[in-house]
Amino acid sequence: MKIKTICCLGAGYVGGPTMAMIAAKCPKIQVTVCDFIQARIDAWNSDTLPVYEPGLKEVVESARGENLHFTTKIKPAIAAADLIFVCVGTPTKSYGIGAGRAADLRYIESAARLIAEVSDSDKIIVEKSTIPVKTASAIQTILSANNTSEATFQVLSNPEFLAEGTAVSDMENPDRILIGGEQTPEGQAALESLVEVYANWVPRDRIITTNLWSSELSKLVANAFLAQRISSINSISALCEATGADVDEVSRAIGYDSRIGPKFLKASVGFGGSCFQKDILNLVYLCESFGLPEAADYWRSVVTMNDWQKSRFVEKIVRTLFNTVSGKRIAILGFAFKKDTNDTRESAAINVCRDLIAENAQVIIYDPRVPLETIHRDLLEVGVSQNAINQNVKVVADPYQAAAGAHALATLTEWDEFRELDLPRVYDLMLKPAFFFDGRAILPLEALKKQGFEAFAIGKGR
Ligand SMILES: NC(=O)c1ccc[n+]([C@@H]2O[C@H](COP(=O)([O-])OP(=O)(O)OC[C@H]3O[C@@H](n4cnc5c(N)ncnc54)[C@H](O)[C@@H]3O)[C@@H](O)[C@H]2O)c1
Ligand SMILES: O=c1ccn([C@@H]2O[C@H](COP(=O)(O)OP(=O)(O)O[C@H]3O[C@H](CO)[C@@H](O)[C@H](O)[C@H]3O)[C@@H](O)[C@H]2O)c(=O)[nH]1
Repeated sequence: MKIKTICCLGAGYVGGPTMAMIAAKCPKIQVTVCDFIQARIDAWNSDTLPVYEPGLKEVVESARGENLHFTTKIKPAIAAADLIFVCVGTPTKSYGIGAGRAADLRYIESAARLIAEVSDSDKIIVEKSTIPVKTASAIQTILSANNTSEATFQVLSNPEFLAEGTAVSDMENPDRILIGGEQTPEGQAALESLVEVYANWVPRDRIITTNLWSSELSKLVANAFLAQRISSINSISALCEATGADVDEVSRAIGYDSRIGPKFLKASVGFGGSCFQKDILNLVYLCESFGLPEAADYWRSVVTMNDWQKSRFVEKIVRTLFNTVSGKRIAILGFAFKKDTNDTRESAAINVCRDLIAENAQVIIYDPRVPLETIHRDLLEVGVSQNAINQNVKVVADPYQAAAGAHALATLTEWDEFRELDLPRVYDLMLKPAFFFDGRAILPLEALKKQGFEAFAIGKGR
């Protein structure tokens, strides 16, 4: 089937940017992105997009109103489409069987039911959401059981590998596009239709095709391997602090080994983001479900190490500040889970602030992209009371306001602007001794010390 009309269910961090890129690269295909959240759709249709990504606005504006549309009118968009991307959320289940580990597939299921209800022509359904292996079979069952027309459905798996903050360049020049399909003539024809869409801008040798289950599983495994590297280097950061080694030097030394490679070896206060923890826990649950407890334990330890990295950072602050931060002002630089995004989901900053507030510290937070409402919402969600937020949390408009009168300062996101801080000014603004905790190891430790700070950086021995 030659694809002429695409519909996408879900206008979030994945649906919006990926569909904008497809529309920009395939001017002959009409792309409609749907969501039932009116405010989100309105934002995609406005000058202030709901997702901040470098270069995204230009891509959206190049196609919006031509062959890229954002709407809450979901049913007509499904009915008109040849191919439907499912880009809905798949959060960790918070209730019932598998709570805290398994993926909550309710949005996937309701999307499948809606597609079956509305469709009266043949459709290719593409799982772009991250899902447990074998989900395609559940979608196929729901579609067949609820099909009231002669329409046929082919389900493909096409996981998304973009990273936030670099989404546009990742989509424009992907390491690979992965597409899994059924090993039948119809399945392979559907797969070829989607290959042709991507081939508009991605070289064919970077479009990998597999069976459905390999594609679904590969997404979870890719994230598990990436997160495992961070937990591995973070475990070594603790050893570096204890021994006098420097974790950046260790990363550089081991990264020169072509079998290890240099990427994803930056020690930090802990990985965040909506994907890593969720997807590893999903893998853990799959291992448990298939009777593989040793494999489950192995992958769970990646999350355990990450939790420890966050809590030992807070402990370091409290111990260094003479065992109490009660009533002390701690400047927090960065709240997003990484630089160049306004996303805070699972950000290490949330846990660090929660734990400091539990010690009765005053946290003065600055992030260039994260607004006050998001910070308050995130802290409420992890159990900080409204009363504590009113009394212990302040959100300010620049790093110097955060530093003014602070006992300590902690960098939690690696925003470029923090590398260019006016250190003498920061030092003058703070109470003395001025404690500096570099949770991202972004500033030269020696320069901080020379300036007069009592400085600590993740993974740097004294
Ligand atoms: N965020 C990332 O960087 C990233 C990268 C790769 C993969 N993923 C995966 O992609 C999926 C989506 O992630 P996200 O970050 O875009 O989530 P998100 O929460 O930002 O967006 C999901 C959207 O889907 C909408 N939705 C739910 N059911 C719908 C329906 N039936 N019809 C229309 N809209 C519906 C929701 O209202 C929401 O706006 C997840 O499975 C995630 O694991 C995310
Ligand atoms: O060396 C590193 C690299 C990353 N991080 C942290 O790890 C987290 C995740 O970073 P990153 O992977 O760059 O961003 P995500 O947007 O979460 O992207 C991951 O998760 C997506 C959702 O599944 C996948 O599509 C991407 O391929 C995968 O990189 C962030 O908190 C980073 O600060 C480190 O601490 N050290």
